[in-house]
Amino acid sequence: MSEKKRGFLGRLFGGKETPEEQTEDLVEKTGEDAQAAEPATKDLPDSEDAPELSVEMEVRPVASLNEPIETFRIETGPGIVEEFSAKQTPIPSDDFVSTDVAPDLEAGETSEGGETVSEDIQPEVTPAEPSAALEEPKTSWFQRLKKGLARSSSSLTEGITSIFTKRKLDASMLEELEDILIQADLGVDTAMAITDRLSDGRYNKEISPEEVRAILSEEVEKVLEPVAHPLNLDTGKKPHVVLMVGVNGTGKTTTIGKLSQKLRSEGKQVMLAAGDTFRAAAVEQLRIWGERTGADVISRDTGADAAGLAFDAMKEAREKQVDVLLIDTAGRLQNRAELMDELEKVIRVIKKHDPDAPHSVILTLDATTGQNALNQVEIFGKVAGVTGLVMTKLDGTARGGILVAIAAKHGLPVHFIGVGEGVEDLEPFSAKDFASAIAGLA
Ligand SMILES: Nc1nc2c(ncn2[C@@H]2O[C@H](COP(=O)(O)OP(=O)(O)OP(=O)(O)O)[C@@H](O)[C@H]2O)c(=O)[nH]1
Repeated sequence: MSEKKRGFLGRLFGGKETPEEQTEDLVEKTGEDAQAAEPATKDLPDSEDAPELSVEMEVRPVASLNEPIETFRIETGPGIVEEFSAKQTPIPSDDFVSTDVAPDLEAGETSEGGETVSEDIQPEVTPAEPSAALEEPKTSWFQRLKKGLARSSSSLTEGITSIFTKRKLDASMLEELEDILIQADLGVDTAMAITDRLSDGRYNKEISPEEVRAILSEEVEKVLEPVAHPLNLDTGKKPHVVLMVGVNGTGKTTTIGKLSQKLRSEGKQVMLAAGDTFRAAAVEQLRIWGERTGADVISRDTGADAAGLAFDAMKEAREKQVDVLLIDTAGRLQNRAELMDELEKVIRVIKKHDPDAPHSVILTLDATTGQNALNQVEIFGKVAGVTGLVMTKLDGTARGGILVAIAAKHGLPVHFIGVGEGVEDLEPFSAKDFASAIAGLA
């Protein structure tokens, strides 16, 4: 066994060598770890492909008010950056606990003294006019996907090249490869399927890095193909209700904005419900996405009851016969029981209007959280009945392989993946494209 690359069993039983290796190991992070990993300041990527619409946020304490102001900047046009700010409601504990939770509502009731509180509801919507950049993307989706997955793919392909250059295949090489595949979060089963296939009839023969990458791509595609499902909207439902759930900062609001853009460009009437009533900036962020994409937005004051807002949004959307209602929710750690209870309540209240709703419950997963994403799928799946996944931030991590492990373990549909903050950086998920991109194939 080489000093640097030990096999999987070696890593399991041989202890940890470096702090870096410890974080890469197959140890589930706690929810708190996952939260800590989320930076307080969310900066724009330093990329030459600047997104058309980008949001930059920071939370600043204001000494005089002793109350944090959350500011965020949105690029509203070429070279035009506008700054918005919103006060945050003081937080009673270290986590969000709604203190203003209305009792479960009965059908026909409105949540706040019979009055529907909504903003920016337009009686009619006209199809959104996509910007020039949307009509003519600078690069194809596959090129953006490849660029986004570059970190994940280079950690794999560099490792493969270093093992398989001018050497005849032996057991130690397979062990080293298995190690690299597991470190890339592909999961033990997929790693073993790849090494098994490689070993088949090839011992003592030279095998090129290109051949290994082709096998990697084929095996990854096999795992992903069964989960690559588009988001099917039931056009018979007015509205088709999509509830967006997930851990803090995983990209729920941004994904709703990107989805709204897609649906509006198909001529659908869309309503957005700012159910993240905890974070003032999230409400403002959604309002801007609504304005930009030509979607109605229903919102409440910060700190209002999220279930009440969902109830009113359902009522409004049914009255207006909109095609799709996209409901945002506050980010919550999957191990916080009271927050998961609140999510259950939001769903119960939605069902008072339509027992089949929400018709889609989409969980956003931040690819950078690695193994913890597996746990998020499990818990949100149980509590909220997740029907599909969107994996975001595949551009910011070398751990994009986690999508393969999630597909192998949970088999939930993957509708979209996000490889950037721009509106054009979300596309329907294709198993073949993802597999080719992560294996570094052209
Ligand atoms: N690089 C990159 N950033 C993304 C992607 N999707 C979302 N983001 C960024 O991630 C940050 C958090 O996104 P939000 O949409 O606010 O996340 P959220 O889940 O609504 O957050 P909470 O309301 O706090 O739970 C923002 O800065 C987004 O621009 C992506 O695919 N790639």
